[in-house]
Amino acid sequence: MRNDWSGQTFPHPSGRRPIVGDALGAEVRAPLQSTMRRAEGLGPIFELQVFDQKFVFVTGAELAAELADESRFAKGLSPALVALREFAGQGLFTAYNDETNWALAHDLLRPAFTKAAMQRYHPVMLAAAQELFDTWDGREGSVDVSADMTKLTMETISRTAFSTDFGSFSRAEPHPFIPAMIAALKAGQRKGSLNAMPGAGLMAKRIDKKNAHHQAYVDSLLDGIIAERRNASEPDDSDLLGIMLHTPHPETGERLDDLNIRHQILTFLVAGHETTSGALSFALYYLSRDPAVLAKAQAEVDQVLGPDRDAEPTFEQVAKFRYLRRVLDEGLRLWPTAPAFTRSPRETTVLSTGHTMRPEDWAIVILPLMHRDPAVWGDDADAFDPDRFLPENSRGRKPHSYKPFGTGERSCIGRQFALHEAILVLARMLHRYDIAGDPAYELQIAERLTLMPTGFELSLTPRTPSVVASVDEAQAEPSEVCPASSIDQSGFHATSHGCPSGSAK
Ligand code: HEM
Repeated sequence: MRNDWSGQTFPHPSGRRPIVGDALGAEVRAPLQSTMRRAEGLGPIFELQVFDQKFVFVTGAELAAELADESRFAKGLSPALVALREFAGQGLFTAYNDETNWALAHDLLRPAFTKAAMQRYHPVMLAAAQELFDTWDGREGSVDVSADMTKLTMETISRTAFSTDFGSFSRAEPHPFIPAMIAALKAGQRKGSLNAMPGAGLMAKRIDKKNAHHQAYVDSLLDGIIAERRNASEPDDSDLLGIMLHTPHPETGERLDDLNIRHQILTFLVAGHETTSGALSFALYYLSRDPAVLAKAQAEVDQVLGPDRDAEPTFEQVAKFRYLRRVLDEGLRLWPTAPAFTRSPRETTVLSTGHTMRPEDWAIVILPLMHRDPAVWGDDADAFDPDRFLPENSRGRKPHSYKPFGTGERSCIGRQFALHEAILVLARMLHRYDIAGDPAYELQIAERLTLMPTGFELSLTPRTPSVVASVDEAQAEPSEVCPASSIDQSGFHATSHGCPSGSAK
């Protein structure tokens, strides 16, 4: 955690003070966005000193690509992730690379993200989306996009991960598990951010005391679900929980213990909902800001789904929404909803900048800055343009310059799940409704572990079949089929032009 880089220093913002270091310029509610502003003019690598804790940040695409080299570097755990271990233990996201539970869970859970598994989740995703549309259809006025997308993605992950319905669309108040989970998560995060401050131990004890009942409720609810499923007469391995309970490791025969299964469920709930909800919300924000982009997206969904606004896409059709995929990719370029990851070297090494980095040192890659490096994305890097991801524009782009799902063996296991869900929801939504945002709205971004637009509302007008039918089909791009050789291991179309290039990993 000390991360002293053998005493080497890096550029830092002006105004550093004794004892507190650079802490005064940080915004507690928006640490990432304030760090992004403070990074200006500091070059591809810089530091912030917060009391005793040194943070080193990488923003340049070339240096980030160097850190993506798996032969030299691996995932590191920043103080925020170490703090999260209080909550998610050795779950996939927060495990150290050498913890045996990581490799075991990774091997066991890979089958839960294959094409065959995703085909099972497809109807669950459709059903959750339909429930959301039913609530919208019975309501007047505008909708709070991030709040509704969060309900939707939470339902989808809880139903697919452990077949539990939180009733998000029928309850006036969220299921008590959800605020308890968020409170427990926040408590862990607060303890993590206090870590470097004098008196942190005492404050951590107070936080623990205040949070104990939330943590106990979350633990007991999940342990109850695990016990019930373990004792069921018919073993059911159709969801993630079933796979974890009933599938031994194919080579060693090992299984996950119940504590680790609880940690994995929490990990999937946390990692699997706000990230996708934010990605959907940013995509909808950009769609609502640009009539030409919106028209093109609606032309595409109309072409694939036809005039019936109730039509649901088949599993195979989801891969045909190429333009929607580019919209999503471009939203995740500007605002990657899991906005940073940490890298450490496997052995002491010298970076291309000349700095020596030892295995105990770590650097945090700030994705929204790396994704706007003009050397890769041009002088208009801040502008939203889905056509950046057209095949002809992606070809030749430097490898490792687009990393919204992380990098290497610790990259996102739920990537295809998230993309399938998000594209399916966007397609159905744009096919069913005309969307209009408030032109006076200025993008505000809330930070938890993830990024999410806040205060962003949309008015939804049902589209009638005649409106759908009258959209100029000429605007839609023809749907193509990828050559079999370009389909990745899991059988998915992995890029916005539908045919995997393999450059994302
Ligand atoms: C748009 C949505 C998503 C984004 C942007 C995203 C992003 C990421 C990133 C950047 C990482 C790497 C973190 C690191 O290196 O520290 C990661 C890891 C992970 N994600 Fe996602 N994610 C998304 C959706 C999901 C979903 C839907 C699930 C589950 C169904 C999921 C489960 C995980 C897990 C378990 C890991 C840890 C993998 C490991 O270390 O083995 N994510 N994600």
